[in-house]
Amino acid sequence: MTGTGRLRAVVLDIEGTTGSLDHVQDVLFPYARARFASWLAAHRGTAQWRRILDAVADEAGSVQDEAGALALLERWADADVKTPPLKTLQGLIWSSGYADGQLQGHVYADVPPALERWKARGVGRFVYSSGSVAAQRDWFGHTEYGDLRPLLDGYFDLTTAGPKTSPESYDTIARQLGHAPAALLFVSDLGAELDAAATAGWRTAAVRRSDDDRAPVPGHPAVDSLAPLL
Ligand SMILES: CSCCC(=O)C(=O)COP(=O)(O)O
Ligand SMILES: [Mg+2]
Repeated sequence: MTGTGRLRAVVLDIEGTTGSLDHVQDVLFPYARARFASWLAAHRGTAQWRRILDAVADEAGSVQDEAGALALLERWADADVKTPPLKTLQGLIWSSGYADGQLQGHVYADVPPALERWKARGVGRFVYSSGSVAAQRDWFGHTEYGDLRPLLDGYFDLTTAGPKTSPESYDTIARQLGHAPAALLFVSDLGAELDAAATAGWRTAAVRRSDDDRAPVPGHPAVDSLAPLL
């Protein structure tokens, strides 16, 4: 972590940072992908269904019927495109899985104590993920350590902050939090996200978990858990 002066808030990524990359890729994503068609059919004509089709049309630049929307959503899922309609639909599908106990949010063991420590020190605790805010809340609400939402102050996603690789998204979050960028720490596993945060003047920490064999992220202070932070 670089920077001096009082740290006001920590903003955490999910996949590859607070939770396992493999769990998101091998459990969550396939769970949703297998249910796109049945979800659209079961919700046909509802306000939620309309919002998904409208969001797909916005993203695609052309009106889509349900079959066209389904094809695009499946294509985006297969390419792991971080696009709002896909993220919204995944979150809606996961919510049933959490509710009936089929899904659990994977959180590394060092996360709850880090959140407790920062809370005790008066440091704000926020999440910024490509997953929808609803999906983030479900993830942290259903972990093996219990409901961690009381330890979190707020959530940002693609629709509320913008793309994670754009410096402007970090400007938006800093404005919403009411703190100078240099008083904020972004923690993520992806270099492009950390570069964007650093360009916006934030402190950064690059996470590479011991069960994650991707190359380390260059150019940012490196940690393998949240324990060394603060
Ligand atoms: C529980 S949120 C699911 C995470 C997700 O959908 C995703 O695309 C991962 O993005 P992140 O920004 O958390 O790396
Ligand atoms: Mg990530």
